[in-house]
Amino acid sequence: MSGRLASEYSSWKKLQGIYDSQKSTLVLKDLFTQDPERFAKFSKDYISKDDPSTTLFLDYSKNLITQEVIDTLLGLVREAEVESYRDKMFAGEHINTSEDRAVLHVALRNFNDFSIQEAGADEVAGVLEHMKQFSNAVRSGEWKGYTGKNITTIVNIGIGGSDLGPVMVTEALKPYSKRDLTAHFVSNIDGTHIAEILRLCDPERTLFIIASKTFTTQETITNAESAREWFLSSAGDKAHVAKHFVALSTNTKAVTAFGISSDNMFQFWDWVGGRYSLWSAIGLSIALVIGYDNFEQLLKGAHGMDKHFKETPLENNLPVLLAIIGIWYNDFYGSQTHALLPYDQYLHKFADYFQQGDMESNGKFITKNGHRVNYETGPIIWGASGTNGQHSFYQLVHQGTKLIPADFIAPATTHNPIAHSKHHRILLSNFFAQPEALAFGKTEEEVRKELGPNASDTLVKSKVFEGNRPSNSIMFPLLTPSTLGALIALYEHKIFVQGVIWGINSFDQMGVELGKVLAKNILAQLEKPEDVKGHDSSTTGLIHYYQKFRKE
Ligand SMILES: O=P(O)(O)OC[C@H]1O[C@@](O)(CO)[C@@H](O)[C@@H]1O
Repeated sequence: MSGRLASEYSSWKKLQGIYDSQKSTLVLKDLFTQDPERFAKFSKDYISKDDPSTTLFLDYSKNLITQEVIDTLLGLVREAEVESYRDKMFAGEHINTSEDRAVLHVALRNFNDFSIQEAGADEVAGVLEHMKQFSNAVRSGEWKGYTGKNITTIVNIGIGGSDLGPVMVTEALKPYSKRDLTAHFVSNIDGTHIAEILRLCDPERTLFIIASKTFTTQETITNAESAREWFLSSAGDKAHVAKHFVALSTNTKAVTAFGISSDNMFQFWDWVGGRYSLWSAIGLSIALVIGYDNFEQLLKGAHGMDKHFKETPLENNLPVLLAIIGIWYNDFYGSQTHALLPYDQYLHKFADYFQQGDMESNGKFITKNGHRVNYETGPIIWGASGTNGQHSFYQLVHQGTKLIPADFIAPATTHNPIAHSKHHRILLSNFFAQPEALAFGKTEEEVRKELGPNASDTLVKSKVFEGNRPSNSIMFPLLTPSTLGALIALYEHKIFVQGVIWGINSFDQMGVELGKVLAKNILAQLEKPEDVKGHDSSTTGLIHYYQKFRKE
C-alpha cells in the first residue's frame, strides 16, 4: 500500500480516461461479435494444487471490459503494491494498523505451508485437535448430558462473525451433516430469538456454544445468561453447566468469570478478525454438524485458494480479477452495490455472510494514513439464492435505472438429483439465461417483431431490455466442503485486494462502536419519561412513546 489516495495513481487517472471515452461505446453484444475468442480470453479455471478435485471456473467475459481495461486495472494493483501487502499479511505483519494486530485467518488453515511468526500461530493445531476430540465425542455419544443422555441439539449463541459463518457453512454443507444432531443459532438480543429456540430444546440433551471473540458483546452475553438460567431451572446444580456449555473466545478471563471452565473453552487469537473467524474455534458448531473431517476439508479448500492468491501472477489470480472488476464498476461506473446470486439453495446464506465480510471490511471513508477518500470504497453487498430472486428483485436488475454488477454462482451437479435432475436442469437453465438476458437484452425491433404492428409504442418500449448489464459467472462441479472453502477464501482475498487499492484498513470496525455506546446510555433512561435526557426531540419522543406502553 503506497500510502497515496487511490485516485492519485496514474493507472486510476488512465482508467478514468478510458471510462470517459468508452462508457457509451463499450457494448457487450459488439464485444462478443467482434471477438469469437472473448469467452476463452476472459475466463479462468482454478484447480487446487493440493486437491485437483477442488476446482472453480470463473467466466468474467460478460463484463464491460477490454484487455486494455484489464491491463490498466492490473496496473492499479501494482501501483497500490497489493502483492507486497499480501505478503505482509501472510507473514504476520501487523497490517491492521489501528489495532496493531496481524491479520492471519490464513494461519487457521495453513497446514504448514506458510511460515508465520506470530504468537498463537503455533497453537492452531492444538485447538483444532481439541475441536476434533470434542466434536467426535459429542457426535459419537461419548459426551453425555447431566442425566447421561446423548447430546442431540446444539445451540450456538453468537452474533456477527460469531454467527454468520457457522450459519452459512452449516446451511451450505447440509448434505454432509449428521441428521440426528440439530443445530440452532441464536444471535439477536430480541428475546424472541432465544425464546423460540429454547422451546425446541431439551435441557438434558442440549449443548450451548457461547461464541464470542471478545466475550463482552452485550447480545451474546445476555443470551448466554438467559440460556444458563433456562438450563439451571431444569438441571438445578451449577456443576451440570460443565456438560452443557462451552465457550469459543480469545478472552479466557471473561469465559471463566461466566462459569465455563477453561477445559471447555476453545481459544483463538486477536489476529483472527470476527468476520474471518469461521476457520477458528468459532467453527466448532460446523465441526459438530458436518464432522471434523469435513471441517478439515473446508480448511484445506481455503488453504488451496490461499496458495493460489499468494503465488499466482496477477493476470491469472482469481481474487485479483474479481477485485479489479468490482472496482471498475464501483469507482468508475458508479455502481453502489454488488449482488451475490447463488443458484444453489444450500448457499442461501452466502450473501448474508459477505454482507459482514465485505461491508464491515471496506465500508470506510478514512485511509490508513488518515486522509478522507475522494472516491467510493466498499459496495453494498446483497443477494439471494436463485431462482427466488427472479421473482423478487430481478425486474429492477433488468429494467431499473441502476447498474448492479452481479456474481452468478452455481454447481454443475446437485446433491439432490430428484426427478432425474429435472429440477437441477431447470435451475441451471435460469442460471445461464439471466446473465445472457442482462448482457444482451432485447431490442425495440425484436420486441416489435414479437408484438406485431399494432402494438403501442409504450408497450413496445416497456418490453425493451437495454442489456449491457455486466456479471461474473462462477461454476464448480459440486458444492463440497473443500470447494466451499475455496469459494469463501476467494471472496475474502477479493475484499483484501480492494481494501489495499482504496488505501483503507479492512480489518478494524470503528463504525460499529457509536451505536453501541448510545444504546447503553439510552438503556439506562428507559424507566421513566423524566429519565430521558440529552437527546434530540425525535429520539426523546420515540422513547416517550415506548414508555407509554412499557410493561416492565
Ligand atoms: O465475537 P464477538 O466479540 O462477540 O463480536 C461479534 C461481532 O461484533 C462486531 O460487530 C464487533 O463488535 C463484529 O465485528 C463481530 O463479529
